[in-house]
Amino acid sequence: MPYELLCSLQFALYGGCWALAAWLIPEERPALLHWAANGLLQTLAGLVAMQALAQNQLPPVPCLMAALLGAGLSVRGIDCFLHGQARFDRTGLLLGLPALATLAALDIALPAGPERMRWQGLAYTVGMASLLLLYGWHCWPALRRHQGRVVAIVVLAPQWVTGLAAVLSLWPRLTMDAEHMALMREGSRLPGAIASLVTAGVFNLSYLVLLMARLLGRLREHARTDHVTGVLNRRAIEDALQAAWERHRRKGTALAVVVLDVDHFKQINDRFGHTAGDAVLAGVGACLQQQIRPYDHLGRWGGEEFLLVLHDQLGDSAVRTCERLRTALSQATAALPGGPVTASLGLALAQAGDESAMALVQRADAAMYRAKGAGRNRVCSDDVPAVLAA
Ligand SMILES: Nc1nc2c(ncn2[C@@H]2O[C@H](COP(=O)(O)OP(=O)(O)OP(=O)(O)O)[C@@H](O)[C@H]2O)c(=O)[nH]1
Repeated sequence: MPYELLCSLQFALYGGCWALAAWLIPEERPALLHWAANGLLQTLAGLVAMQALAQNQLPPVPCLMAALLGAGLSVRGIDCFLHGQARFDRTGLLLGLPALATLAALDIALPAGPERMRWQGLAYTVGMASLLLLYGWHCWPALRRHQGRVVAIVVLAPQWVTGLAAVLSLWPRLTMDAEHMALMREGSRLPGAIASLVTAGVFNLSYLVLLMARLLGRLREHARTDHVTGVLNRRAIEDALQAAWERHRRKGTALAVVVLDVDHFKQINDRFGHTAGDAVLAGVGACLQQQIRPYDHLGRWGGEEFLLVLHDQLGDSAVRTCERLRTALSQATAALPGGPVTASLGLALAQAGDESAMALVQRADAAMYRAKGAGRNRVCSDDVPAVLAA
């Protein structure tokens, strides 16, 4: 079997898999379709190249153009992946179009023969190298920001290595004599075919890593998020609490826990319906999330009850935070059904006698019930009664 046929089959397989993935994962369709299109173009280019090489000819210009276009689409797929849509992207055009135009111009300007092959081969290699190196470099900052340094390196390293190899192949191509260029025997095509098989495999596997990293991240996010309020769910806030507790025990840092319960929530459900109740809970979650610092944690403890884990907060600053949350909540929910919504808050500060994180939560819960008993819409705490009284 000619080597080029093997390469084409491999590209067809990748293209088909990406097309199937585009159908199965609509959220990532723009990127996946780009990678599928690359597979298709490379397959066609490979098949045409195979025919030309069988007649001791170099691949014709449309074939080189298809391969270049495919490489451009493949990198542009990363851009779509990062931005969630296909957007106008000047960089790819600026890098790809000159190479395509040069290939076409050489076809017209030079007579068929070894010199034309040489210069077209050079234009193709320069185009491919710049697409892989510069376009890849263009994607680096966003890729690193979205997926982290390791995934960015895994995805872009194969492109840079291939681009660099293309640059290094420029000199031998420039100096190769006509006789050598015309010698396209089966044996001399094996290294090229192996390089193509390996690079295509590495490229496509690196895209698969990218896709898996995103899908896994999304799954992890779903597993940690309460879908009604958008804040951490019970399991995730328990984990955050435990981690904060261990840090407190190890380093002796201050730790405050707040149990916040929405007042008369049943009445909102009864008057406006369960869906409106859900919207109010979502509004409460969003408001609280906005009020806390990025390294504090907020989760839904159950029903209309939320738990907050506040790091490094001593008595008076924790009380100030609770008061700020209480005030912000009634302001932010003024326009919601049954608004303004108020809440009762129980605050507990980690102390030497506490045996576990749950003991802390129990004290905060008890304080919250005292706030309910005292008329609701207030903050209570056994740990800072003097500050609260003031
Ligand atoms: N819409 C909605 N309601 C919920 C959800 N989870 C719990 N609830 C409702 O929350 C209400 C809680 O009512 P209660 O425990 O009596 O508390 P309350 O009416 O807020 O009264 P106080 O806490 O004493 O101020 C119940 O009607 C639950 O059905 C939810 O996810 N969505």
